[in-house]
Amino acid sequence: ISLASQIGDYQFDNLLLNAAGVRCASTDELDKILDSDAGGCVTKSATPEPRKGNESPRMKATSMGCINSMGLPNHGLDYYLKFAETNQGKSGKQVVLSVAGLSIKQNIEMLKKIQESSFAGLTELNLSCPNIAGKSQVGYDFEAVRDVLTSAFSFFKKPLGLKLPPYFDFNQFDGIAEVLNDFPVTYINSINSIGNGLVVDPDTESVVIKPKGGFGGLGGDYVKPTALANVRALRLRLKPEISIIGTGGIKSGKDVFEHVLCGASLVQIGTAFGFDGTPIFERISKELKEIMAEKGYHTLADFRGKLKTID
Ligand SMILES: CC(C)(C)CCc1c(C(=O)O)[nH]c(=O)[nH]c1=O
Repeated sequence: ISLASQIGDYQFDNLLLNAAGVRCASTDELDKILDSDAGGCVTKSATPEPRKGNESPRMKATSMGCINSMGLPNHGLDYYLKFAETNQGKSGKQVVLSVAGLSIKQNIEMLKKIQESSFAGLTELNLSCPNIAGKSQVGYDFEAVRDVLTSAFSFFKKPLGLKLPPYFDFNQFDGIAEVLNDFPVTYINSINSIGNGLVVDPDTESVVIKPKGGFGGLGGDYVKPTALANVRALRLRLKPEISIIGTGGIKSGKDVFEHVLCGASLVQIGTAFGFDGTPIFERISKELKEIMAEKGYHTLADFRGKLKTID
């Protein structure tokens, strides 16, 4: 039974990756992921310069997942670019370089630097980045997405993936797919956290994180149905050349199986990886293989995208 999968020219011996942002801000953390059963690692989304991020408490775990408003704490693009150039492709592991500028201009600046670098792996552009003041994040402003991709693909010739926020309306699924199908995007990664949730502690009668009055992105059990819906809706709408990475609510082999059924080629694990650490990759690989064996599947292609509907 094989958990291998391919995105563009990149072979992953195992479809499991960490999600950007969780236990992946330092080279020590990234090395640990590469030394685990994961098929590769994803770096914390980088900004051009290092950032401290928001004040703590900025992440809170709950019985159903977690809420965060980290504010992009990271060591800056050069730090991750150096790691990625050094480690990409070593012992068959892929390093995905995640970038999240605080403006469209910063995103273009970082993609230019990556284009000129010796990095030969996958770049993941985080579209949850802020837009011009007063407008929604880029991922929710389809004309802004079109503008970013038009200027990016005018010079960026390396494979580019896009981390998308969750969509909740069929017009949004149609709208983003219409834009993406016009560009040579290597993959899309759905979903990022569900934005601006609010967790309240009734004992203290208070919010649980400090930034943004307690509002933050949700991950974990809270988001799995939305994640599966986005993977499925985009699989049905995007041209086959665009692969899909499924992210959101994965904590077992069963959850991975569901994401692949909906069309995912790879999956990323965030919240649950934050709870369990790198042993999760071995556990989930084993659980998924057991499910595949039970059902008589040998490869992920045997069931990828084959979700049934009720006639
Ligand atoms: C929300 C942004 C700060 C604009 C991007 C970084 C990010 C963060 C973060 O660093 O706060 N948290 C998430 O759950 N997803 C993200 O994409």
